[in-house]
Amino acid sequence: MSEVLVAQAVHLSYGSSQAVKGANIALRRGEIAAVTGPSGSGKSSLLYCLAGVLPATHGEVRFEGRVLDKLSDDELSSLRRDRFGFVFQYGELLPELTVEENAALPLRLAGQRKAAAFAAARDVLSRLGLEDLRDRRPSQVSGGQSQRIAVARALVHQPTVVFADEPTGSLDSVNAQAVLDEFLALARSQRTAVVLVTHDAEVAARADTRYTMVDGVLTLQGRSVR
Ligand SMILES: Nc1ncnc2c1ncn2[C@@H]1O[C@H](COP(=O)(O)OP(=O)(O)OP(=O)(O)O)[C@@H](O)[C@H]1O
Repeated sequence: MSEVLVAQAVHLSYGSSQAVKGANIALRRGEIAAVTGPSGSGKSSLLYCLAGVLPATHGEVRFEGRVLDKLSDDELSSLRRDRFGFVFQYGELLPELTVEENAALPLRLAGQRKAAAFAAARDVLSRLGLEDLRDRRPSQVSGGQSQRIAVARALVHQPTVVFADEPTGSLDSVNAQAVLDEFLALARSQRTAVVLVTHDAEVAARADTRYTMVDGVLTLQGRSVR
């Protein structure tokens, strides 16, 4: 399998405080990688570097061979919009848009016509069992449904990598398990790689590759053969 995202000796400092200390990752196409670790250990900071949201203080992140920090702002924005997807702990849906409009957003931002973008959004919503909700606003759906809509939005444009920061952290354990299963099954079916930050060892156990982060230091714990 080819590597799509490679981090080499990535450090991230906030002033004099070092949040990430020399992280190495090689993420292959379609691979699900989990990063677990205590609060404040640097997991989100690592995710921001991998996704090109924050530049590494030292070291480099390459996506399909291109060093993120060498891209122009426009190139980086296009890459994040077209090739990456994001899921956060609290969905972060846009309240004024319908469920369908939220799910279609990455395609609309990439310039796709309304009919095609909405058709793709409906397809991914229906794969997550949400087709009946498509005309509702985010305030009219449950927490679990909100996270599924966020998953739909992260995957609708078939990105190469989805970055997920505690994507089920706001849900009760039964809901969290169901949403995670659906998210990972959909990602696997379209060969989207996932970097999954989580506190939860059970969540991490579903990944192909497991890393731990302690005090800014990332360590590979294990790989499952699938
Ligand atoms: N913008 C910032 N400015 C200064 N320090 C920061 C900033 N963001 C995070 N930190 C610090 O960097 C360290 C790592 O934080 P980070 O959010 O990456 O950890 P985390 O493992 O994701 O934590 P949690 O699981 O609680 O979300 C912490 O000590 C945190 O206080």
